[in-house]
Amino acid sequence: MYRLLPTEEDAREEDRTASGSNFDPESSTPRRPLQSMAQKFKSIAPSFLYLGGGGSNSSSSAPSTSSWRPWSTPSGAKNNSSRSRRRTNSNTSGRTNRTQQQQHHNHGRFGYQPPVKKKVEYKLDRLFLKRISRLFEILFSKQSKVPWLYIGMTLFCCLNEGIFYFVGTIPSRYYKVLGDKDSAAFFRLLVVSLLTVFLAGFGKSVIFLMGSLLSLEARRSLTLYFHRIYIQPKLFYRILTMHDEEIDNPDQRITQDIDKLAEAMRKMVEDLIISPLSIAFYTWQCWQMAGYIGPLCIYGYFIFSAVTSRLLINPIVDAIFFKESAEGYFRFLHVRFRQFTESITFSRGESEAKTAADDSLENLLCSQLIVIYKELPLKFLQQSVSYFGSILSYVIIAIPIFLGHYDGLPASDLSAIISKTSFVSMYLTYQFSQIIKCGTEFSDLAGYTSRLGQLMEALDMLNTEMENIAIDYPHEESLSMDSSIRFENVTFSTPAGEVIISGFTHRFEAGVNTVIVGPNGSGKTSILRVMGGLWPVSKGQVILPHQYRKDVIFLPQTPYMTYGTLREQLVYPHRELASSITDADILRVLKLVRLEHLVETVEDFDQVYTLDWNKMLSPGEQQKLAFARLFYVKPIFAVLDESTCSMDITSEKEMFRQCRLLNITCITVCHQASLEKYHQQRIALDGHGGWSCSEIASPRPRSQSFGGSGSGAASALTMMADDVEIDTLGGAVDDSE
Ligand SMILES: Nc1ncnc2c1ncn2[C@@H]1O[C@H](COP(=O)(O)OP(=O)(O)OP(=O)(O)O)[C@@H](O)[C@H]1O
Repeated sequence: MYRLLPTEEDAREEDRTASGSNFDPESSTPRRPLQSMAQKFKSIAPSFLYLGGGGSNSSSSAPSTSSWRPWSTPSGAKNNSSRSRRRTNSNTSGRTNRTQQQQHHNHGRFGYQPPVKKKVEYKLDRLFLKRISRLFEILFSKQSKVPWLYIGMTLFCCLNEGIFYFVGTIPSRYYKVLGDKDSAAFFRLLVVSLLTVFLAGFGKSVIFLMGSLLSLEARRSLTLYFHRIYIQPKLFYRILTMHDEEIDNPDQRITQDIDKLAEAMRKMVEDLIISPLSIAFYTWQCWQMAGYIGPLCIYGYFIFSAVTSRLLINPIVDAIFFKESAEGYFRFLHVRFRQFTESITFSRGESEAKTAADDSLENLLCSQLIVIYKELPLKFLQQSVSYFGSILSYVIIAIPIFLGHYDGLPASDLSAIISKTSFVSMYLTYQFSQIIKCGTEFSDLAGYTSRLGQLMEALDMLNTEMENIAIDYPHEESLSMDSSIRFENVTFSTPAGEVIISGFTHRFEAGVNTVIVGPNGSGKTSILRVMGGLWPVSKGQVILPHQYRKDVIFLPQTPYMTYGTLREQLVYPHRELASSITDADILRVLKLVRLEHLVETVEDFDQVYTLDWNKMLSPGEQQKLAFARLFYVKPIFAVLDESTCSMDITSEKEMFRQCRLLNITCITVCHQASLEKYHQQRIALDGHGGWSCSEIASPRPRSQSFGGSGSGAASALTMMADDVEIDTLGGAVDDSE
């Protein structure tokens, strides 16, 4: 069976071991370690140190759980020549260490928690600049519409700023006309001001629209980029199976963090897009009206606020990073509940699930609380800056008034000047306070940038690593011209570097069905992983048929059910073939796997089935559907990893019979001895790195029929299938049963 994600399941398991004391032996319900929010608050202190302080305290003492080492270097091979020794190692020191780490991190809590992270601080530094400039490169690439929207928005903002200046000076005009008791001028001003206010409102909404489009476009560009570098053959598998501890929830980073980053960016752009222009203009205006003292006061105040807010932002970036991480785990947990709802219900695990979900929520709330606490001083600063700005504007105009610069002016003119100066200096302060206010958005942006940058770096690293693997241990390059799969002196290890099998040599011939057997964990599926190129080999060579993508098809125990129509389901993963598969083909393959009833269920082969196919089909039916895909493609080899384990015996027999009829050679991993009768060869793994190959005695000698490769063997198969062999097979089944 394919075994993925060694971490979170293990972490759960170890977590349970570590926090066994939280179980009340008398009751089936685990005791909640944190019963109430009040208790939770008491426990914030240690969590705060870990989460918020960038691990400055607790993380530094928590050793990293990272077990990643370049797969291409067979370090494990050097360290662990014997499989039994490997088991001892992993069962003692390795396991104890991880348990201690989990205990350390979870403070003895029960439930699902993010894995321990090594000490990393996320702040505004060179690395941040490198990461954000990489994101900007993507956003401002030729294919993206972001630059055009940005330019459009800048133009609109400039236009709107002109209108806004007029709106801002309207009060001073009213002071003047009202002071002069000029009714005609008053009505003219009324009409003009109403029109201007309407225009300013319209301009603001257009800017909002363009900002939203900019955010959508930024999300599109970044997500497409990440899809391109993330959903790649094998790399996708690698990052999800190998990097869970270092790169938590890559899915969340792509689906949510990019969106939030785009939104933070929109807010910042909206607020700051023409700030430099406005600041220059209002500085000049302020200078005109209040002399150099006005801009000097405002600039001094801004420098003070900017420096203080810079100091306050750094810890927030870190906290945001961990909050997003906790958010990802919380969501992931719920996704898993949905995925395993039936298993949970059968094993009456609702109470455990609830506790795990509650604890994960507590963890998330705790990290949110930390963000709130850390944002508090920044909020205080921002509010003070904006309130003080209004007072500062009067201080600025008071200076020239008290110095007598405006002595002798009529009262109406003086009121107009006070109003206009206060608007100008207030607006200048407002521009600066906007920059300070953007600090919160900026800290969000920096947090998301760290998460996305980290993912990009991990993907880069994996890419390089896989290129190295391809160079050092050619896999796909060694394509043979005949129809066989050859393992030549192959040694391979787990991603953790533990050797599973060394010096494995075997030739899987077309026409010779081979069964791979052995105890759990002996490496049966691993042979298939190596065959499929999911795992690299550390020594030797795997030689595949020339058109191996077409000629070798893998059927896992749990096939992937894509969303969509039945037609698409059958041609998966080749969506482009959906238009070429005819209704007759669909009916034919469905009949072969005894799934004709699906025709009535879906009504139409092109109707998108809204229910999840996983829910609609039983596990056995899902496996049959996978065989239907196989029978449509008719490859030379079908690599079956317990692919019939959920089927009834008759269906299982029928699947192997059809494979034989269609000249598909089966390489089968299984536990049931009953399946051996469909095969001619057995590879037995002993669970200690050893293996042996033997012929399977059949009721009638027929191995010579399958000995050759290519068309000779194929026609022999067809002949047998057409006459005696079906009966023979049936007889064999009956005999053995
Ligand atoms: N992603 C992984 N990371 C580290 N070790 C792994 C990983 N996947 C499998 N292993 C280890 O590799 C060994 C062989 O696993 P494999 O899945 O090939 O066993 P198997 O013989 O197919 O077992 P089963 O009969 O239970 O399906 C096991 O000890 C397993 O713990």
